[in-house]
Amino acid sequence: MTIMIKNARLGDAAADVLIRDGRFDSIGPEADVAADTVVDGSGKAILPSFHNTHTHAAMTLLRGYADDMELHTWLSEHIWPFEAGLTEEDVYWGARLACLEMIRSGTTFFTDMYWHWRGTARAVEEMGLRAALSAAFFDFSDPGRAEAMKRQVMELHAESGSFSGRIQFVLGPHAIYTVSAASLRWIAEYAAEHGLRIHMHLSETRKEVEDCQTEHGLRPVEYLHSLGLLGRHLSLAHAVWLGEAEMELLAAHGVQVAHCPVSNMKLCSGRFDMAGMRRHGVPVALGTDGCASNNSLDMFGEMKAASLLAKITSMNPSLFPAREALDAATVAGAHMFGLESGRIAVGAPADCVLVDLNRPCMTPDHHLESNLVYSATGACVDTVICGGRILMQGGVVDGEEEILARAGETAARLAAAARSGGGACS
Ligand SMILES: CSC[C@H]1O[C@@H](n2cnc3c(O)ncnc32)[C@H](O)[C@@H]1O
Ligand SMILES: [Zn+2]
Repeated sequence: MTIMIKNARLGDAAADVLIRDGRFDSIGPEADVAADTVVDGSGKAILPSFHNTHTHAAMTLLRGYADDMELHTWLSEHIWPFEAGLTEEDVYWGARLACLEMIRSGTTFFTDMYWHWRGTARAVEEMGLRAALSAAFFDFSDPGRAEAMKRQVMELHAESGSFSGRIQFVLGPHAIYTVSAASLRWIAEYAAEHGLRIHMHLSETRKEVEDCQTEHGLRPVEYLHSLGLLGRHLSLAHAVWLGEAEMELLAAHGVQVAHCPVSNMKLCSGRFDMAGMRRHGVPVALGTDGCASNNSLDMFGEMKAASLLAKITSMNPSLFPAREALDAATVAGAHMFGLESGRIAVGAPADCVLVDLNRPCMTPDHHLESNLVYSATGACVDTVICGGRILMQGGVVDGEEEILARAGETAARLAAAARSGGGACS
């Protein structure tokens, strides 16, 4: 199976890009090779597709449901009561809506943490994306609940082998304030035994850090270290309230960070210290977080927000320039999950997008990277390819109408149920 992308802009030159069996086969000027499918790349730039390293896909169902408040009130008084009534089918439609939005804005890989793992996995399989899907773990320090969660993790892990290679099974302890020390230790051991990655929220708010110090006499990164969690296999979402010694610990253990600037600003969680992360050498990728706190899955918005936030918090306009933002949104996310994607190179998985250069926001064309980070939006994406399969061409994604209708109905029903008081989610 071959796809030839003719005459696309790659950096400053025009290139013909041949994809064979899901990987880039040749990249260069004027290749005269017959292909099963030919895509006209003229007037379009080819880039690696985005890797969104922290989201809760099915939270598209909660877009705009509860805005303008801080994290802990938002979660306990609004989000968790809504989620209490979710079924696997609801999560499936919410995740399909997320996949649709991600495809439309140029993302082909995402890291997820949510209830009803199977619903998200099914959506990813059908929509043709790649994902690292964390099996969510919450025990609220209840030993009975912890045992049930462990059984669920082992069951899902066994089942995950039956999904395609586009889905990676990951362990997802929610946070240090919702998962006990004993369970975090068990997760560290289970990950080591089975070679699994761990993805969790950490140091998102000042309250989380203060509570950790009061309860354990340690800052959150030190606490994870004491439980044996730090390592190359661990990625942390947010990591906003870190001290210098914590950043040093993360760097020393190869821990990577999923920076979610829009969610951190909207919930007023705190200011990410990009200068500190750079100084200590902590790898930083980007994530949108869920649609209830962003309220979008568009990685163009995340690149711009990350760059502006880095500049204003350090009062250094040269910090986190466009090139670094593009890398953080693509190849850094691929590295975080051991993928070879995130770059346009012979032999790499053919995960890429074509961006329409004939748009007002892409004109004039002084610096392509600058336009992509500071001016473009997901609406400029014309074509999306994942593993050599075309997921969108000319702005058309198969099944879009049905997804919008079904996800809309699902969200309305859940909101009505939440208003009249729902049940518990497991
Ligand atoms: C265990 S499923 C994931 C769980 O996380 C909740 N969530 C969404 N956004 C955040 C955030 O920024 N910090 C902490 N928890 C968050 C989501 O609603 C699910 O309940
Ligand atoms: Zn989150």
